[in-house]
Amino acid sequence: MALLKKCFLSALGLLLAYYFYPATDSFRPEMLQGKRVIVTGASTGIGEQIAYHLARMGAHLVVTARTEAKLKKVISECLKLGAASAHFIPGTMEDLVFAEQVVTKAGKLMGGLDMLILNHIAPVNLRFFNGDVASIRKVMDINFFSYITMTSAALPMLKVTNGSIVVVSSIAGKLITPLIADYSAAKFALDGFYSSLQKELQLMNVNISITLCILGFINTDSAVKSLSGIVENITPSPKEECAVEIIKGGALRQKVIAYPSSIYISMWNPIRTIQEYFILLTYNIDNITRNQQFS
Ligand SMILES: NC(=O)C1=CN([C@@H]2O[C@H](COP(=O)(O)OP(=O)(O)OC[C@H]3O[C@@H](n4cnc5c(N)ncnc54)[C@H](OP(=O)(O)O)[C@@H]3O)[C@@H](O)[C@H]2O)C=CC1
Ligand SMILES: C[C@H](CCC(=O)O)[C@H]1CC[C@H]2[C@@H]3C(=O)C[C@@H]4C[C@H](O)CC[C@]4(C)[C@H]3CC[C@]12C
Repeated sequence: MALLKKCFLSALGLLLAYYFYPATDSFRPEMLQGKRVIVTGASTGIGEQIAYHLARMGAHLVVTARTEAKLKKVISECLKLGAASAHFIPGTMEDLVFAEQVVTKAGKLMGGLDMLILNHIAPVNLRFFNGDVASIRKVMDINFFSYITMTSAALPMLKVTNGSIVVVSSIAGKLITPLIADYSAAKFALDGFYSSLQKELQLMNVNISITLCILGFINTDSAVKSLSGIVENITPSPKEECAVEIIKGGALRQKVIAYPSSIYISMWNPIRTIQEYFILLTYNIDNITRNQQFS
C-alpha cells in the first residue's frame, strides 16, 4: 500500500512538473527589450499595468481601448518609463473591422509584431440571465470574436517573428460561477479555441506560442466595484504582480499560467490531459499535414 502511494505521488509530481514547466525563474526583463507588442484593454486595470511593465522593459507598444483620453495618459507614462516607442489606437472591439485594423495598423507603426496580448473585456454586469440574447451576442463579439479576429490578422506577422499570443482568461472560464453566464461563456470559448489552436500550431510545426492566463480575483477598480456586496471574504490579488506574471508567461512561451498560484489546483485535470494525449494518438497526422496548409 505504501509503495502504491509512493508511486502515485511520484507520478503526480511528474505530471505537475510536465504541465507547468518551464519554471518562471529563467525570465529576464531584457527578453522584452525592443519587442513589438500590442496590448488590448490597456486604458485601465491589468492591461494598463501590462503596458507599464513592458515600457520599463524597453518594448515597442501599441495600446488600444475605447477611451482616448485614458490611452493618451497611458502612452505618455509608457514613454517616461522607457518604452522604445508607444502609440495608441482608440475604438471598440464590438466592431470586428476595427479589431482587424488595430493589428494591421500596429504592424505598420512598429514594423512587425512579436507579441499580441489580448486582455480587453466588455464591462461586466453580475445578474441572472434574463433572456436577452442580443446582449450575450454583444459580449461574445467583444470578449471572444474580436480576440479571434485579431489573432487571425496577426498570425502572418507572428509567423515571421516566431512570436507569441497571450490570452487573458479567468478561473470563470474553467469553473462554474453564477451571475456571469455571458462572461463565463466567452472565457470557456477562448479556452476551447486557443487550446485547440495551440495543438494545431504544434502539429504544423508553426513556432508561434499561445499562453492562456487563468486569473482569480484581481484588485482592478472595475472588479472590486462590481463584486462589492456580492462576493465576500476574498482578498483580491494585486494587478501589478498579475501583469508581471502574464508577461513572464508570454516571454517564456508557457502554455498556461495561473495567478494567483493558489488557483492552479482547481484547474488541474490529469484525466483530461491523459485523454487528450490518447485522442491525438488516434489522428492520422501525416495525412492531415499533407492535405492541409496552415494559413
Ligand atoms: N479583475 C479580475 O478580477 C479578473 C480579471 N480577469 C481578466 O483580466 C482581463 C482584464 O480585466 P480587468 O483589468 O479587471 O478589466 P477592466 O475592466 O479594468 O479593463 C477592461 C479594459 O477593456 C477595455 N474595454 C471595455 N470595453 C471595451 C470595448 N468594447 N472595446 C475595447 N476595449 C474595451 C476598457 O477600456 P475602455 O472602457 O476605455 O474601452 C479597459 O481598458 C480581462 O480579460 C478579465 O477577464 C480575469 C479574472 C479576474
Ligand atoms: C469569486 C471568484 C474568486 C474565487 C476565489 O476563491 O478566488 C472570482 C475569480 C474571478 C472572478 C471573475 C472574473 O473573472 C473577473 C470579472 C471581473 C469583473 O470586473 C467582475 C466580475 C468577474 C466576472 C469576476 C467575478 C468573481 C470571480 C469569478
